[in-house]
Amino acid sequence: MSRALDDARDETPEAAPILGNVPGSYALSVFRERHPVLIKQVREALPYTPDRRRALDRLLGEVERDVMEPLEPSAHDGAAWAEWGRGKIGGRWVDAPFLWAESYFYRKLLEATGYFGDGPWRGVDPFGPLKQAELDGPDVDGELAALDETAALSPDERAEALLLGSLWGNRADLSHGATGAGGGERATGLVVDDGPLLRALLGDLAPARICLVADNAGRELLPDLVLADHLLAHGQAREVALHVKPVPYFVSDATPSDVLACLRRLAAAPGRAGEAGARLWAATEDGRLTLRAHPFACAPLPYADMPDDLRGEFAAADLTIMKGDLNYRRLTGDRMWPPATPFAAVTGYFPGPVVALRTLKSDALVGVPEHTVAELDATGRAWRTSGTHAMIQGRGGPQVG
Ligand SMILES: O=P(O)(O)OC[C@@]1(O)O[C@H](CO)[C@@H](O)[C@@H]1O
Repeated sequence: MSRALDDARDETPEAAPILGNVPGSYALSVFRERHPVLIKQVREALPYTPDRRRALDRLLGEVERDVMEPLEPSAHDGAAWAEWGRGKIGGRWVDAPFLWAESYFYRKLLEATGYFGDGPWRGVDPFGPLKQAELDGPDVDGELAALDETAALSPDERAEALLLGSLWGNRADLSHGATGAGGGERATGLVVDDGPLLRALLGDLAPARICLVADNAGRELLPDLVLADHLLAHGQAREVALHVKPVPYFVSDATPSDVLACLRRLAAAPGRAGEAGARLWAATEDGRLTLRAHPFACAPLPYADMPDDLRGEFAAADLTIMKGDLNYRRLTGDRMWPPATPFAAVTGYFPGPVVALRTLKSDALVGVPEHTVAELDATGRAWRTSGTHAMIQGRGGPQVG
């Protein structure tokens, strides 16, 4: 790590967390608009029984009154949440750090649907119908068929196309569907393009052990899997550890069942998608593609607070690729950093090279020069939150300077 970077880190005081209590802020709109709509969508997606419907109505009341009530005393993880929520539970959703309060909302939603209960709703993914409809839908057919077009590309062009497919796949986010947000055009350029760094890392470290920290299921996970196949098939990776959420979270976040559904979808597809599916199936069977679902993946905390065993897993990888907006928020602490704050200074705690592939769907932002922010602000578009803009942003480790 360079001297300049050490200095930048020393001179980088911690910024304040992003909160929902700022009038006109994106975070406030999530609590006021998105969460009530989501509860209603979940309530209608399955024939929930009267007890579950009452619980969902109670949660809607909590959201509308803006008070965070504690979990049921019987909650299996009640002690952890009581500890994480000290000084927050009982207060307003919008006054707690955005990352924390949003996580708590999804935990409470799972409680309301009976996901952790002893009854018949135990283990039933409340977002399952939405995810299934997406996976079965015509958009996925088209996106899988489009893989055949990569046959005509040069190897470098194909590698780039698959990387960009995974990056822009992050735009497909069923939670944004809750309020119809994020439908705008894609920006042509990237807000930050550390693609050359990523290519250099993949070249220098090959065949690397890669942690791919997935984000959304379905239309994002499919291109992520295709990218993983490409890295394995072309000798850039000797192993890909795919990290997903242990339980349904943030609507469309991928769980192990979602990975299996995508593998089956790929394997059943015609053409190049099916070939990738068959290779991934075999890679799973022989341990080159592994699946991880660490409990910390659903904790309301930034990666800086990760437990030692997870830190060890990232440290043992040659490279970690972090997908999506939520992982970016957790990587950078979900704070109001001055946007020009160096990414490497904010993520210096991370044990190894890390590259984020993200479309911008919240205010978290680092490593963007002030003039770029000013130019984008001048467009008058919601470029930081609408998913129209994307970034590849990373840092190497000591071995690549
Ligand atoms: O991680 P993803 O899927 O790219 O994005 C998730 C996300 O956009 O959904 C939330 C709104 O519910 C945002 O605050 C959050 O960052």
